[in-house]
Amino acid sequence: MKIALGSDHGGYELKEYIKEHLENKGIDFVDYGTGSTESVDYPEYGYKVAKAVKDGECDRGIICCGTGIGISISANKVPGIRCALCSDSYSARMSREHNNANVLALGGRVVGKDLAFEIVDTWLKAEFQGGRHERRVNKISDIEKEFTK
Ligand SMILES: O=C[C@H](O)[C@H](O)[C@H](O)COP(=O)(O)O
Repeated sequence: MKIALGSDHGGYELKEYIKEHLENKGIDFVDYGTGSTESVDYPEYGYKVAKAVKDGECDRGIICCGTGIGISISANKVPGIRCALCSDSYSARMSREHNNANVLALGGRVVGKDLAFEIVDTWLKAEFQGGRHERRVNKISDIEKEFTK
């Protein structure tokens, strides 16, 4: 599995920790920036990661900004992207099992490093359950289709 990583300055430090964490676990990733704590605009990085997942360059994405809110909203504008902003492991697992989330967003100013690692590990391990959840996820796609005609 290859992970697309991205953040703004508010999520930069957490992204770097997550990079190291993925490296230690032998998980492949591509870092789409940003590359420092210098102030940047989160939509650019949410877009880059979402596009990498959408285009199949990466299997899933993990993105961080200060709260995780702005970058998740941005990623969710890309059709086919289901980005879940999570601050706990239960939501992270559910976002995979029920919502088939293909991007995880975290707030660098919200969750600490250890909790973030727990959330990331849970999210990477969990699988979509399909069944009734597939019908609901398909209805999300239907909403997208209505506005991308
Ligand atoms: O949702 C937006 C993110 O939390 C940003 O990281 C945040 O707005 C950046 O704020 P500032 O420019 O004050 O560092």
